[in-house]
Amino acid sequence: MSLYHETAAILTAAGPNATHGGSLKSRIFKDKSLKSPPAQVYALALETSKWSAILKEVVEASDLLKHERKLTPALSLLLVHDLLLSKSGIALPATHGLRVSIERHKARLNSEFVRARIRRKCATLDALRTQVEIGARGGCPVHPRWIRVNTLKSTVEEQLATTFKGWEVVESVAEVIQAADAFDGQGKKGKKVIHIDGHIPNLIAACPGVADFTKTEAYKSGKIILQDKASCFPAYLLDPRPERDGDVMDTCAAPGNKTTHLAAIVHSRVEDNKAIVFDGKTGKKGNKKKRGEEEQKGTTTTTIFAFEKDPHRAKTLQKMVKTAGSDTFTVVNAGKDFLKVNPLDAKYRNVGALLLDPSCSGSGIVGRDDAPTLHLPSAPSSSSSSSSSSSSSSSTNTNTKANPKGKQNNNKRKSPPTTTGTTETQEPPAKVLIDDDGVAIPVSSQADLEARIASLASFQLTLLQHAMSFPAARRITYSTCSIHAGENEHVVLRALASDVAKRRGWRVLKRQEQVEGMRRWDVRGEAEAMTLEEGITTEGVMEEKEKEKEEVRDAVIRAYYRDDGRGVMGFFVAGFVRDGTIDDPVYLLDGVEQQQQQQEGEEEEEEQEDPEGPFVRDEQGRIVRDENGIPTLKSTGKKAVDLKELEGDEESSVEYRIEGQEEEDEEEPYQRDGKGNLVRDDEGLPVLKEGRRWKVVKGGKGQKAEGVSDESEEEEEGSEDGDEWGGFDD
Ligand SMILES: C[S@@+](CC[C@H](N)C(=O)[O-])C[C@H]1O[C@@H](n2cnc3c(N)ncnc32)[C@H](O)[C@@H]1O
Repeated sequence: MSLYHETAAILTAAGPNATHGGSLKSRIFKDKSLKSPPAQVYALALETSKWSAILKEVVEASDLLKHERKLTPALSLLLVHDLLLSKSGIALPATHGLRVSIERHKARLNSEFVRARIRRKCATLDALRTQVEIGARGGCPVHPRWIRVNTLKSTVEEQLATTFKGWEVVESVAEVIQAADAFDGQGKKGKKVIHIDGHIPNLIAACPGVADFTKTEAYKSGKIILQDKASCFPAYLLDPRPERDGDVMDTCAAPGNKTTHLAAIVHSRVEDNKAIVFDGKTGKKGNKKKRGEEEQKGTTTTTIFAFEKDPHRAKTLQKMVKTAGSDTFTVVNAGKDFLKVNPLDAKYRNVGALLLDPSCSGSGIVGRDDAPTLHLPSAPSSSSSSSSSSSSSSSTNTNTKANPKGKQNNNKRKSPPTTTGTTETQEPPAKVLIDDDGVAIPVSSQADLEARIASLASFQLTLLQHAMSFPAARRITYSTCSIHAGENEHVVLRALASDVAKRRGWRVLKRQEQVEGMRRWDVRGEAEAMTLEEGITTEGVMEEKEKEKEEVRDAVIRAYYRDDGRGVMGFFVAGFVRDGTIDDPVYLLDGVEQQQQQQEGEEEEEEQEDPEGPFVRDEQGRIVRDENGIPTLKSTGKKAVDLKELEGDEESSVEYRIEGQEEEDEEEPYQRDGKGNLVRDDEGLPVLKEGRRWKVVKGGKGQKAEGVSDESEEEEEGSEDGDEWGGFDD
């Protein structure tokens, strides 16, 4: 099959992947049955779709399909496109039947094309090209190609002298955007212009479509990273500083844009004259060295812990971290669920800053729907000789998504209707919601969409609260590439109202406390999104507190995919801080110590992930206890508490008292042998003098066989079948 037949099949969804849906690009690149190079098929399909409204007029006015009965409408568009607009013409041998069938109408097709241009009031072909480009986007803005210079490996100066050699540096992003629609007189689109961003350090906006940066040496070696400006907000806002924040955690990290950004920022903050060598393999921090002595890149006092639940995506993360040169101080936890990370694990006791960028609806992402609507010429019916009426024409949207307004373009991701508090477009729901992990979720109604957002929001809030529970944490950023208030402002409000936030003193990072570039970014939270739905209590955090409400609104940062000259994707980020005086010193840090001891020689992961708890159970699921009520640990096969050690174990939460014994009693209650040693029973418990009995006053459900009464048995009865054993702290 020729390039033209294969492309026609894709465009009219008749190809082998017709039922797979997805964007034009993914349909083409995933179609393993294609014989032609996918890039060529994609370019032809995309360009023809852009021009299809004009080409349809040309084909219909020239009666091409009437004269060439073997041509289908889609084939005619593709061939006429290449005849009129491709520099090298139709990519078939001169004698090929398809080519001949078009070229014999060349003069007529050319003159109809000129007429179509004039009808559009375009003096030149370049003017028409510009109009087509703008029209193909349906008025949606051009998105610059954002490039972050990875300061672990390069500098802006070096990149200006190499990757961007010969490029003109302009004053604003708006100029970069304008340049995108300019043609050079030879059909070449765009101009070599860049702008150095004024908000995010080391970020460059380049005119899109002029160069393929993925082919450059700088990209391949990790000196530059293609990352939208808005996606740079979280790491920059978190502003991790080794001396203040210690270790850093990226909780949902793949593919690693923000992890590597964090690494670059951390590295740039390392004190000038000294650093601690970090061994990425062992996780150990070694000797302090003078910075001048240490040539190794990535030498820093800080460890970045990156978690990624999806093992496949984690591979991309690992690769990116390595290419970016941050693997020497980044520990990638591949396939690890952040929710299962124990905040009290000693490894994380120095984690002071966490970046949380969880999965979201992805409704702010630009360029997912990359195919403009295809306008097909009408096929001549057997009874009619001409079909030039545009009303009889058909138009095929190559997307799987709805295009209710019949816009010529679909280049922008369709914004699904917003939930409460958003101000984006109020279009009917898209048929498919592609989240930021690339997962397509069918959304057939407003209710479907709201349910999806609610479920995402609940997962996002759980993650955020988990991040808030890390003992040493003082700073968190929470971000999404969603435009929905339900995933953004509402999650922030709920998090602030949560127990963990209140208990630990978390609050928003106020605008005036933010890093300079974020302070100046003037797109902030949505006022109408600052109230939660009825029935959700904020426990006084927001209600009646207009000033606080405004402070939170002004603290959170938004970005929109709009024609406003900013050239960014839809995004949201909020920072949280706490001063650290509340709650952690005793309760949490003690917990860290306990955890540390308990972990010695144990398979920590197994224990954490066992939903049945740490103790051996019988077939009915009941915890198996010995005659003293003491369960056996699965991990060691030993008793959870050794009674023999109880006497000297002041830390035990089980307290035994001697009935009738007052604290001020001076008389020794235990029996001693002739040498003055305590007399013990078979289980090692001291034997009491006659008339004395043991009793359990706190914890434990143990019944000492002899001499120990168990007054607490009745009240603890219910714990027998519970997940938690009520006896000792575990
Ligand atoms: C929005 S993407 C992160 C993008 C990334 N921060 C970046 O800038 O390159 C969300 C990622 O979180 C991962 N994820 C979702 N839930 C997770 C969890 N509970 N623990 C760890 N990773 C999770 C997803 O697999 C996905 O790769």
